[in-house]
Amino acid sequence: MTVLRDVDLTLVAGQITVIIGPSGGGKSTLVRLLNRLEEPSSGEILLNGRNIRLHDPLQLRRKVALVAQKPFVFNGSVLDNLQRPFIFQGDKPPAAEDSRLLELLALCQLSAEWLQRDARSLSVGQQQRLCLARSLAMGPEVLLLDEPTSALDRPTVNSLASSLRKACRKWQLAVLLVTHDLHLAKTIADHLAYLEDGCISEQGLPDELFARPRSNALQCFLSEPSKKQV
Ligand SMILES: Nc1ncnc2c1ncn2[C@@H]1O[C@H](COP(=O)(O)OP(=O)(O)OP(=O)(O)O)[C@@H](O)[C@H]1O
Repeated sequence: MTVLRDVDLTLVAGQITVIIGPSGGGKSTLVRLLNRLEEPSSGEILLNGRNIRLHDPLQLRRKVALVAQKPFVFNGSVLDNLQRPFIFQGDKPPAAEDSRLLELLALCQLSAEWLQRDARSLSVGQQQRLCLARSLAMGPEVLLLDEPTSALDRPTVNSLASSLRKACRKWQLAVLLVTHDLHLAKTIADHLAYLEDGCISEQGLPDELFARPRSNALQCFLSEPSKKQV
């Protein structure tokens, strides 16, 4: 079964690319292809000009980090969770006072007072920000986010979005965000792409796509009342 075809997309360092589109269109499959959780049957995916097939999947996933829809936290404290990427990379884990750790906490709006708390006792929104901080601790070049805000209320979405924007600019990350939240898409995207039925049929500046969708399909998608209002 062909899920994606004719997909031509470039992620740029320091920019957030957002993918929107109907359910079943292939958004998650596209994300999974980018860090080799799936393999393409044809076509090429390049990281800095080099085919990702030439990268070991585990090494690749340090450079291309994924934050999934459902936050996944490891057993143990918030600090344990944040130390994991360092241990995984063979580095000395940072202590609670380490400036790298404190910077990550501040960026992801996590309180340093929570470091000794059981990570599973955090709210979903806090766990989502912890997952973002843990992914950032890997020092990725590309950050993939597959509907990370679907379970969150508007203030929490706004705070995650602000963390994401700061991290993207500060560390020159190439970010790919999949969302059904059109308000988020419009406010956070530097580049917006509409993926339907396995094809990216329209892409460009968010204001242009929202103001002048070329196809009826995108026009209908943007105006559907069930979507979060812009
Ligand atoms: N492991 C799989 N095996 C077979 N078909 C799959 C598999 N994963 C996804 N598909 C199919 O690929 C298509 C795209 O699915 P995908 O999950 O990528 O869509 P999506 O745009 O992310 O949807 P949603 O917005 O509902 O999460 C669907 O038709 C789905 O049934």
